[in-house]
Amino acid sequence: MIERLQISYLRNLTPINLAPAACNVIIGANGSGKTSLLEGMFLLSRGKSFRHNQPKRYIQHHKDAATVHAKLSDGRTLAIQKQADATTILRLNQTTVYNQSILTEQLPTLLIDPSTMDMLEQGSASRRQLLDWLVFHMKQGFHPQWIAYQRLLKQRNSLLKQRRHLTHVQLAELRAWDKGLASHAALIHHYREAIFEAWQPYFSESIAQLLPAYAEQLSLSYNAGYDTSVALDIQLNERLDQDLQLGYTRIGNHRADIHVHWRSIRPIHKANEHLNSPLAAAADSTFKLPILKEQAANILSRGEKKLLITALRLSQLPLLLNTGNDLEASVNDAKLSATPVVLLDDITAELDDRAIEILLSTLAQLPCQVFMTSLTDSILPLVYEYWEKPQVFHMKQGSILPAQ
Ligand SMILES: Nc1ncnc2c1ncn2[C@@H]1O[C@H](COP(=O)(O)OP(=O)(O)OP(=O)(O)O)[C@@H](O)[C@H]1O
Repeated sequence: MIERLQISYLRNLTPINLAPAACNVIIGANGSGKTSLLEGMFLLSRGKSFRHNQPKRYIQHHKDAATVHAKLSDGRTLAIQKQADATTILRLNQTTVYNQSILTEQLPTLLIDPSTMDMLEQGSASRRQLLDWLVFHMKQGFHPQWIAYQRLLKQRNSLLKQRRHLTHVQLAELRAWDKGLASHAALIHHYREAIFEAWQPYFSESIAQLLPAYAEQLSLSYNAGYDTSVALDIQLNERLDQDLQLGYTRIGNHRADIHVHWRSIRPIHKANEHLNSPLAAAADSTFKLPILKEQAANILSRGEKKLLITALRLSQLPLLLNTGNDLEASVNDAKLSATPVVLLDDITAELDDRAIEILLSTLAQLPCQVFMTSLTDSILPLVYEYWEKPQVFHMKQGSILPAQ
C-alpha cells in the first residue's frame, strides 16, 4: 500500500505530499488536478501516462521534469522522473534501476476511467493490454518472453519495411528470427491462454452482478493472433510475400485480442405446451428461432458497455489477489509483491448509482488500495458505508486544501 505519495511538476499540480489511506477520495472542480494525481501514480507504475505519450505534454509548463515518489507500507520506495526529452530515471529503494517492469511489479495499478470506456470499439491493443496486465502479474515467465518477441518483431518489421525483395543473406536472417519468434510465441500464447481460462468465471460473476440481464448471454473469447495449431515460423514463411507487400508482420501474438460475444437466448416455452400440438408449434414462429451471435459492442447501449468494461476490469482483481479457489492459485506462479492500487477516475459521471455501489462494495472487500476522484462530495456517504477510515482530499487549482 502507498503510505506516502509525492508528486512534483506534473501538469498543474503544486508539489504534492500525501499520506493516503486504504481508500482515498479526491474531490475538486473541473481542471483542479484530480486526474493528474491518478496520472502520477499510473506513471510511476507503468512508466507512461494514460493520457499522453509525450512527457512534455504532462511535465509542468516551464519545468524540465516531472517526478513521482512513493513509499510503500513495507518501507520500499519507488521513484520515477520523466524529462522533456523522454529520458526516464527509475529508482527502487534509492537505487537506479533500468527496467520499468521492476517498478510495475512493485506497484500494480488498475485504472477505470472514461478514456478506457471505448475499449470495445477501439483496436485490439487496449483489450490485449487488459489480458497482459493479468498475465504480467501472474506469470513470471511472461514478460521476458514478450520483450524478446517484441525485439525480434521490430527487427523483422524494419527489414520488411525497407525491402520488397530479400537477398539470400537477408532471407536466412529472417528465417532465423522467425524461428525465435515462433518459440517465444508458443510460450506467450501458453501463458495468455492459461490466465484467460482462469479469468472467465470471474468475468461471468462480475457480469451477473453488474449486468444481470445479460448473465447468460455474454461470454469472452481469446484470439491468439495466429493459428496456434501450426508453428508461427511456418505460417510466417507461407505469408512472407504478403508481409513484404504490407511492410509489416500481420500475424502473431502482437495481434492477439479479447472479444466479448453476445448470443440470444431461445424463448422459453411452458412445459409440454407444444408437445401435444405440432401444428401449434409450427404456427409459432418463435419456436424455431435460431440463436443469434454478435459482438457485444454491436448490441449493448453505451451505458451497458461501460458496465461491461467495468466488469472486465473489476473481475481481474479477485483473480490476481487469489481470493478464489486453489485451482486459480495454481495458475498464478508469480507471487504478488504489493497491494494493487485501483484508480477510479470520475466514476460518478460514468456509472449509475447501482453500478457504483457494486464497484465500491467489491473493492472494499479486496485487499487493494483505492483512489477515486469526484466533482462533488455526493459519493462520500457510500464510501463511508464501505470503508472505516477513508481519506478525503479537496483539490483546488492543483493544490490539496488543508483538512478542515
Ligand atoms: N503541462 C501542463 N502544465 C501545466 N498545467 C497543465 C499541463 N497540462 C495540463 N494542465 C492543466 O492542468 C489541469 C489538470 O487537469 P486535470 O485533468 O488533472 O483536472 P481534473 O480535476 O481531473 O478535471 P476534470 O474534472 O475536468 O476531469 C488543467 O487545468 C490543465 O489545463
